[in-house]
Amino acid sequence: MFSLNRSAFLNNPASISGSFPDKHRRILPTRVVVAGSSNRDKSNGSLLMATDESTATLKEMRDGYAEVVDPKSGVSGGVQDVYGEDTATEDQPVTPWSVSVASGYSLLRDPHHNKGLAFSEKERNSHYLRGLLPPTVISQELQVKKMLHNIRQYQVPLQKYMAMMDLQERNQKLFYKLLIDNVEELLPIVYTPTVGEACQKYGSIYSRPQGVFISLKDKGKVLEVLRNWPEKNIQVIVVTDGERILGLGDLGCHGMGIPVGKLSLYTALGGIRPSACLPVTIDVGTNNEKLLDDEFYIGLRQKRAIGQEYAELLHEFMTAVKQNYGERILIQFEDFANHNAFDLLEKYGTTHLVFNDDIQGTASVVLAGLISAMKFLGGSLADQRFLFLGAGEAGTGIAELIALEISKQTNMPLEETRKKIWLVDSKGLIVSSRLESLQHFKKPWAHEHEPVKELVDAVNAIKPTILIGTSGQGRTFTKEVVEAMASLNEKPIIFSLSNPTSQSECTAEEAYTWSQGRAIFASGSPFDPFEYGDNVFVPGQV
Ligand SMILES: O=C([O-])CC(=O)C(=O)O
Ligand SMILES: [Mg+2]
Repeated sequence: MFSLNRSAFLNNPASISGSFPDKHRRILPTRVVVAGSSNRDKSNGSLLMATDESTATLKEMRDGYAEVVDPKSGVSGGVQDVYGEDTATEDQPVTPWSVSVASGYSLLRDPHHNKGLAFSEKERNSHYLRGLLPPTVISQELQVKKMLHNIRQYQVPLQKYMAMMDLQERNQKLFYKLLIDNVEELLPIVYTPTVGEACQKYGSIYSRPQGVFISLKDKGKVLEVLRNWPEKNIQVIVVTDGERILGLGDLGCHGMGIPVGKLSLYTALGGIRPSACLPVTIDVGTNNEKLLDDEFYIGLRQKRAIGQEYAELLHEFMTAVKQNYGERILIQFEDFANHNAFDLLEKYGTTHLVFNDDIQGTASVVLAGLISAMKFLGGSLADQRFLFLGAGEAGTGIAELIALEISKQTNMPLEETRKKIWLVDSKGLIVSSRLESLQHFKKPWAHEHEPVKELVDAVNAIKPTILIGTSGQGRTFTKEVVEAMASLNEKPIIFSLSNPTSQSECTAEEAYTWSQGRAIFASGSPFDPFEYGDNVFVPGQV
């Protein structure tokens, strides 16, 4: 089974751990055992296995990373694909090359390798599973059908969410197969809107850690904390401090649902291995009184640290991440409040591979949506007038990307293209007379105009062709506002981007009804298709 230098591993198992590039990595009491041979030793439950039926050969052991190639199919998981995740959705034998994978009972409890009833007869023999499973062997296809059937029985979305999380903890291959095959149905469960409710109730539904929690208590020890996470070859981190979870505000440590959900999308939609993804929540306290009084709250019970104390913990984290995972680690900032989001992006933008999803990720998707909408509208972005409700991360991030794109398309200077874009915040239209008191990220949008307080008045004054909601405030695109857009435009473009559904500026139904079916509508959280007159409108999710 081992084709390469097997005796070296067998004789000196510690060398496997010791050869990892990270010198500080703990030497686990790992033993190299060929499952199925008399050599088997269950004493520490931590085995490197090759199976009797495994046709894999260990082609390379470089820097401690194994590349597994199946000589029959030629399928390679590639360097570091220790769990065979690159072929996770294919029905193929388990080949658990790993530094610390157990067989038998422990294998059934390892979500990376567990296949449940889909373990074949041969696998049941070679992995010591006989008797631990009922006799029937079913296909992964049937498992998917069964899970989907079960999930559809639940009426309450949060129950569906919990069933999905439970599956992720139990059988990761099946979780991703189910999600990938049923994206439209299950994305609203593992991500917005249901993930919002999950975060609100995270303390009650919490069962097992799905990522790393770093709190003020860990100051000075962040590197050690990161090293407690079992995966070493992390490529992408999604990190939040929980202060602005979707449009729901400060959910403190309960924000963990967001990095977990976002990283499920990295795998299901982006093809990144689950083991290369690390969800992180940084807990510096919360200003949410309800949570501080909630007996089931899982975070620090204190007000949020700010200023130097906050900056120091974040800096220690950013430094430790590079130390532990190298220069090329991608860090996605997610759902930080405005005041930290812009500063962190600026501070670490040149030293780390970072982006802020709410400023930059959202902007790129919305720009794509607008470019698509131009096909219905005719003309180009430069012909449009834009009005935003909400001048935070998403609003100013999208506005800036639109201005850049128009500048690129027309060769007009950025200062000029910005003038096509107007933003309304909680105090009304952003205009030059407010310049002094504006936060720095709003200043580029303070154009010459008399003050306007209400959104509907701003619509009538600016006469936008495109209205974009990034306010985090539900039902703010009122009938009056949508009707004003519809009276100004043959095809008003209306994007209600705030999440979850409860915070959406208007519903799809409202946008279509109040514009007599003329609106080009898209939203941040999904809406069902809506029948109006003879047409069925299918709203896009941006
Ligand atoms: O990307 C998304 O789903 C939107 C998002 O980050 C948010 O609402 O905070
Ligand atoms: Mg976000």
